[in-house]
Amino acid sequence: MQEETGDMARPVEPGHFSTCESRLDKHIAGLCSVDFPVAVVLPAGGSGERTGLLTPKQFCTFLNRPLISYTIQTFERVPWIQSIVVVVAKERLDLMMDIIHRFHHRNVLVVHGGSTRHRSIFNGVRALGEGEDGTARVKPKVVIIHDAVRPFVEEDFLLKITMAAKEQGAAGAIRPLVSTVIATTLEGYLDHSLERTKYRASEMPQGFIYDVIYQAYQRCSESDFEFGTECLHLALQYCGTNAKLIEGPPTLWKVTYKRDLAAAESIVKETLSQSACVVTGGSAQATELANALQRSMSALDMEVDVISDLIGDNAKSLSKEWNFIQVSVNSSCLSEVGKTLSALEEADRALLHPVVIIWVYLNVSENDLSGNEPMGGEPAAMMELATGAKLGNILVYGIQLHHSKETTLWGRSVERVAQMSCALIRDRSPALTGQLLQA
Ligand SMILES: Nc1ccn([C@@H]2O[C@H](COP(=O)(O)OP(=O)(O)OP(=O)(O)O)[C@@H](O)[C@H]2O)c(=O)n1
Ligand SMILES: O=C(CO)[C@H](O)[C@H](O)COP(=O)(O)O
Repeated sequence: MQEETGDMARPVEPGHFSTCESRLDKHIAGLCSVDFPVAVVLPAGGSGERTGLLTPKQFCTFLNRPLISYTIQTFERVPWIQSIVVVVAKERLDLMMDIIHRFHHRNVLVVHGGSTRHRSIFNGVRALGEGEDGTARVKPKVVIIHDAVRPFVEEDFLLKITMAAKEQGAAGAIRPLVSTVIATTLEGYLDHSLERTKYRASEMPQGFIYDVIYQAYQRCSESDFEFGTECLHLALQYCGTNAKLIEGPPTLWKVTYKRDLAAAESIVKETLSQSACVVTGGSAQATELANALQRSMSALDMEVDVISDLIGDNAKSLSKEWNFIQVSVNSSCLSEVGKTLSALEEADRALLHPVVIIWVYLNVSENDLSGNEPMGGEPAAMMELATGAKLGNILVYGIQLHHSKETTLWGRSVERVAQMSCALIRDRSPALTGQLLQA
């Protein structure tokens, strides 16, 4: 059973966030040296027993998106990868198609998995060369195999694996061993231990010349299909192809246990929390506060841009993976937050990741020295706006601060807003949306 999304024969369209500009830039920079067809097979047909969860780990969701979608997005962003095959268990086919449609993935071919990882991978590899009815497809020169549960892999590393696979016939990622490997006796005693520096952990991605991996699978035994764990080994044993091994970054690790899902979520949150755009509305006091926030947040490792609005040239900020801080002075300016919200919704910015908007309300009124003056109907309106926004994956928080003429007090308030903003952006807690916090 195969289900296609998009036209597999056509050159791949860029993924949701990859822009034509970045593809062009890479060609100009000479980085896109891949002038042969490359495809990827993502085995996702396992049940994830070791997580102890009912849902297979590739379908577990964090930040409102299943893990498999993050992995697909990673490959969609690579302009020289022409097609993506995802292999899933028969009973998960509808779920997979739903994910593909919901997150606008394109050029993905979904194939039924097998009872073991090797059987699933072979189904994916075979589907690249022939259709369900046996009709021939244009085979890629190189096929990358990558576990669907390893969401973080950079384009430059994929390029290294792909080029080495083209040269050598096979290539794979390795990492230093974390623990020493020992052999045990049947009775559970130490038999011998391996010299750790001589061995490496085999990770993914791996790349193969298509015919090498296809023939290796055609020639390998039932026992290989049933118990084997290493594609590179099949290429060596059945095609005499010695794989080139390349040390990869630690982020190539595989989600295996439940705690790995939390680790993956925190890596995604970290990457989403690098930058923020402060929108001032143009008033002098808002701009002064925005500039002070920029200084304080930069010291907290966040890149901050200050702009007056989101129109004209400034609208470019909407397409970046930024978070937004809307500064309002005195007057009831929730409508400004509403405008930012609408602009983000229109740009479909929250399709793949939750976006944060922080409304910073600066109260400068003289008669509010206590800092306790209620803000009329604002908290209720704010909660209502945030509740609606959350449905669209946009997280709206509020921070209120009071202006002080006393420099030290004012500095401390700004510092608190900066720290709270960074924390809200990094935590992305859905439970805190709609709250108007006091700085
Ligand atoms: N019959 C199988 C078994 C595994 N896989 C895929 O191979 C990758 C790596 O395998 P592993 O981490 O072992 O996944 P599971 O088999 O799902 O996990 P577990 O061993 O804990 O059950 C995963 O993306 C998994 O979905 C597959 O496509 N088909
Ligand atoms: O990285 C590997 C291969 O080369 C592993 O063998 C692969 O990820 C399979 O995982 P598991 O052992 O969990 O089935």
